[in-house]
Amino acid sequence: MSPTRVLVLNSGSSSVKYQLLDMGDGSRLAVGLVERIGEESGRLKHTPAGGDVREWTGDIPDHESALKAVSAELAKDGLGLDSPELAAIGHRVVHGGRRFTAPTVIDDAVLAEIERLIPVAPLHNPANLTGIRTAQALRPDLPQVAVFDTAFHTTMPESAARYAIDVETADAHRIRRYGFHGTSHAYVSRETAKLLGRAPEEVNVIVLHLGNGASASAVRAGECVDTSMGLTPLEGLVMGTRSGDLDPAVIFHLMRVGGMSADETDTLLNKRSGLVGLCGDNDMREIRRRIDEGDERARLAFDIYIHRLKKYIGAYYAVLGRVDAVAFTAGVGENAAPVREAAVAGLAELGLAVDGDLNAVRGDEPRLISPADARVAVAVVPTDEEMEIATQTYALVMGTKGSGNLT
Ligand SMILES: Nc1ncnc2c1ncn2[C@@H]1O[C@H](COP(=O)(O)OP(=O)(O)O)[C@@H](O)[C@H]1O
Ligand SMILES: CC(=O)OP(=O)(O)O
Ligand SMILES: [Mg+2]
Repeated sequence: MSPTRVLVLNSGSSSVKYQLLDMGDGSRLAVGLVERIGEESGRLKHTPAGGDVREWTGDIPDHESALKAVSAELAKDGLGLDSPELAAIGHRVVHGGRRFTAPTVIDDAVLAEIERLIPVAPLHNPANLTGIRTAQALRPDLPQVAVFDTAFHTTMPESAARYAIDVETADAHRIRRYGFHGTSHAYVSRETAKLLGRAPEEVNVIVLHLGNGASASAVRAGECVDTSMGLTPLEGLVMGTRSGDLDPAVIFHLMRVGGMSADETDTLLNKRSGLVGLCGDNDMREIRRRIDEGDERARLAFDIYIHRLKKYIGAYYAVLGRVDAVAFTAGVGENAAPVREAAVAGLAELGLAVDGDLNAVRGDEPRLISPADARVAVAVVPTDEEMEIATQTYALVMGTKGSGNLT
């Protein structure tokens, strides 16, 4: 029998999320997270199916050592990377530019292209590359598949994808809006249709992926028609550490008047802005706790976050013309009821409302939180980027889906 297991690696700037899945029956054999890579003390949390959670803290200087630690943890349960039951390793790759519109088996040319895109995904693509190279070194015989955050957004029309700048300059530097979190937007929009009991082709959905990075998308009949992130994952919503939208002249001002270099400005906007820049915290749990204690800075940070979110809901309502559902997902979207409530507050004229009791319910299943008679469904739809990456990876290596390889 051919192997059916897929290891999924989601390497972020300072973390690696991973899952080992059996695509034969869709079961999860192990899930885990390595955090604080490169910081003073790293942390690994590993949960084998049906077993106890194992946690340790220690020195994890880089992504290579993180992956080796993951491999050692899996081996303790007899699920090591040397297992003949492993069919492939699926990697989340954040920036795929315009060339990658589908999952792709990784070869040297694909690696070179991911590397070429580092300047437009400086927080993400380097970590993704290290993940791939380390996995290749551990299992050179296995197919390694890249699943791109940008792929789902390649259907955006030119009117949404182009910036209004000189066309020749834009084309010379491949400047356009690519969009990110596409695996999540694709999965969540499909799951939302399922929740409504309809086919994806029949529904228009606004997906709000609110994690540490955050983005919104407008999905018409299963296809992305607009999304809030752009050339890089910096545009759009207010995020944990990123500013999202601002007047581009802020950057010239910081450089000319503030004496900052391009790199310093980049770091300011990507790492010291958003919620952390506004109030010192990027975790929504902590911000809510501070608000409950009467903290004004936390309150203002929350209000700015919500104001931007509401603007995007309105914008994508207009883009779609008819909206069947608004779906909240990712860490904040799935867990922070006050964010969901505030984001749609005052939008009853648009048919949008949340029911307080339904909104307070916690759980892992997709669920409606709008009143029964609402014109537009508001839903919490947990994302599952890892399952989606595993599904696409397995389909590709089993030959049931064409590769989006370089053309
Ligand atoms: N119970 C909760 N209540 C409010 N916010 C939460 C909760 N759990 C997680 N979060 C938020 O989710 C964020 C992480 O979301 P996640 O989707 O895991 O992000 P990423 O994939 O970008 O690391 C945290 O920074 C925190 O703000
Ligand atoms: C693209 C992006 O912002 O990803 P993340 O939310 O994992 O940082
Ligand atoms: Mg995420």
